[in-house]
Amino acid sequence: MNDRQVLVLAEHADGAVRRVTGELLAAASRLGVPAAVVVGTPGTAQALAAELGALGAATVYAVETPEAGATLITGEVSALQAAVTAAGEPAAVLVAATFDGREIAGRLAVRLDSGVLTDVVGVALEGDEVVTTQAVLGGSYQTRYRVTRGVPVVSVRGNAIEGAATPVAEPAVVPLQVAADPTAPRVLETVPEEAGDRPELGAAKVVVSGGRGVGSADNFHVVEELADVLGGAVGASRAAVDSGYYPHQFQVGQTGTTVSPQLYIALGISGAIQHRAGMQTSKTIVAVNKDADAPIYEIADLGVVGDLFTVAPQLAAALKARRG
Ligand SMILES: Cc1cc2nc3c(=O)[nH]c(=O)nc-3n(C[C@H](O)[C@H](O)[C@H](O)COP(=O)(O)OP(=O)(O)OC[C@H]3O[C@@H](n4cnc5c(N)ncnc54)[C@H](O)[C@@H]3O)c2cc1C
Repeated sequence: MNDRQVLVLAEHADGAVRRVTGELLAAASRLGVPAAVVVGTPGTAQALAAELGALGAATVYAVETPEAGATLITGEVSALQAAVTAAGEPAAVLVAATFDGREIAGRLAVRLDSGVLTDVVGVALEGDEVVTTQAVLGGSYQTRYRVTRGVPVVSVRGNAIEGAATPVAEPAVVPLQVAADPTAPRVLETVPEEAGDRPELGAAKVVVSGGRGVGSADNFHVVEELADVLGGAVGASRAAVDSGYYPHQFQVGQTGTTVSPQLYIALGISGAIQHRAGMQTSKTIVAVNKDADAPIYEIADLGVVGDLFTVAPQLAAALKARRG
């Protein structure tokens, strides 16, 4: 077991730690001693310390300023850079493979002159080296990588890491001073997208996605209803997004969000390689398509050849009936 620290950028919102942070701390525990890095306004790290300890963080680095949130991305990059210095030589830095996380990972690796490993689905320690597993070329291959230089900066796909780190009763909270970067672009106003009651797409355990086969924005309620019965998130193919059926932030795939839920249901999606790239590591894939030769069936665990407007409502009704 490596006794070096492994830094995890803690994602938090509304006073609570996001689930993906627990997954990152679990991954960190396989590589060394987990340490969380919290970026926020004064008091944030102390308020989250017990929760982060329960998820396995032995140390909580606190980078706090009343200005937190006034810059996008660069605050987190500077915070992680300071934590790397404070930790001595950490075994790795882990961030979530979200839109933000990927950007942070890339920028941090440049600042540290380190290698970056993106969209990782597994981590292991081999000797003293961090080795990651990635699903590449649309998920057709699983490959293993290590960096050849510096502290590995790793972005980890949500839902990819199972298990949990050993809880720590009272993690040490270590404040870090990070000078504000006067050149960083400043945010004038932040307008969060309406999230609604559904789980966040990148972290959801169940995702129900609709493609061009859904046919219109009005028809997308069929996808939403099935997602709601399953307590899942709604996704969309790029063709559905480009056709204006569903907003862009719900696009799954190479140029959208990468998802790895327990269950992925594809309704009216052909299964192009760029779509697969964002969902192929889902644990169970169910496809509904009226074309029996659609490529999505090559990766589906269960395929239903039929009209989604018949199958999806029937499935939703059956699930509701089963729950009484
Ligand atoms: C650089 C690049 C990046 C890209 N990035 C992405 C990305 O991030 N995500 C992404 O999704 N795509 C991406 N694409 C686009 C991708 O190549 C495909 O064009 C897209 O995924 C197709 O979407 P689709 O399956 O919904 O549509 P189509 O390929 O048109 O498939 C629609 C499917 O619906 C079925 N169908 C029609 N009616 C019904 C019905 N009533 N019931 C059941 N089935 C029905 C049809 O049989 C068909 O298989 C990218 C492409 C490029 C070049």
